[in-house]
Amino acid sequence: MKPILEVKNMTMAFGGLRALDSLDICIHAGQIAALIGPNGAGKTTFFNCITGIYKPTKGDILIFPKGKQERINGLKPNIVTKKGLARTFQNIRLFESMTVLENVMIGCHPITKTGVLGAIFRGKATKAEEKFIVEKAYSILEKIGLEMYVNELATNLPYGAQRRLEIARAMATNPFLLLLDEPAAGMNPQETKSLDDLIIKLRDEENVSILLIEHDMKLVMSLSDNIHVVDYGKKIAEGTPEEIKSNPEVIKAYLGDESYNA
Ligand SMILES: Nc1ncnc2c1ncn2[C@@H]1O[C@H](COP(=O)(O)OP(=O)(O)OP(=O)(O)O)[C@@H](O)[C@H]1O
Repeated sequence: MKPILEVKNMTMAFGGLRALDSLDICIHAGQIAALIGPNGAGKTTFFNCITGIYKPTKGDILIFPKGKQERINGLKPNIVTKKGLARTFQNIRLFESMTVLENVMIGCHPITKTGVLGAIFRGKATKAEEKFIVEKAYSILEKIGLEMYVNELATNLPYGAQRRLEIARAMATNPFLLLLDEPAAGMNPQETKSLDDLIIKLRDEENVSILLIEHDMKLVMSLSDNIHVVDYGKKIAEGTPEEIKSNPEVIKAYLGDESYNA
């Protein structure tokens, strides 16, 4: 299996608190992987470090575009996105007063070429690019099953559809790795089931690998090829759902508490 993201020995300290402590995590091409652990274990901090929001105190973040290793520590979030890592957030962050289509078109921004002058003078190249972006955004909405909302304001969408729209916007950046921070949070069982189907479809049809942070253990166990478990910023286990479910240390630190609902 080929690695697409390799994080080595990563530490993130906030003053005296080590939110991440010498963490090693490797994601392989075509994998659906999960990062789980109790509240405050460091999961979102991990996403913030690899997407350039935080600069890790220590460690290496490596990606492998076209098989060649590249270190992405310290790059700005927009550059990390351009390099193929896209994410969604724990709390929905949509442009509420824009339409569904516009939200996805904005996601296309990192892959556009025409600049400010192009936008002012609206030459041939700009118009062609605009057409391309509208078509691309629409086709993503179709794949994600949101095309019926295309001209609706994002704020008017049902909750589950808003969460899917965030995924659509992330997909507009052509990622090789999609990072989903609690995508099922607040969803009803029907919305969670269709999220499960969507994640598998994206992996199988869109050539994207997935890393998700999630507290819904039923979803995690049914979706994941590989699970990484963190506690107090340290990795305490890694393995298949079956291995993780029966790991005594994981049961003690996390699965034993009431949030476990698999
Ligand atoms: N910017 C920050 N400054 C100081 N401390 C922070 C900062 N961001 C996170 N922390 C701390 O780092 C630790 C890890 O937080 P993080 O949000 O990464 O946990 P988490 O595993 O994502 O939790 P949850 O499951 O509740 O979302 C917590 O103790 C948190 O308070």
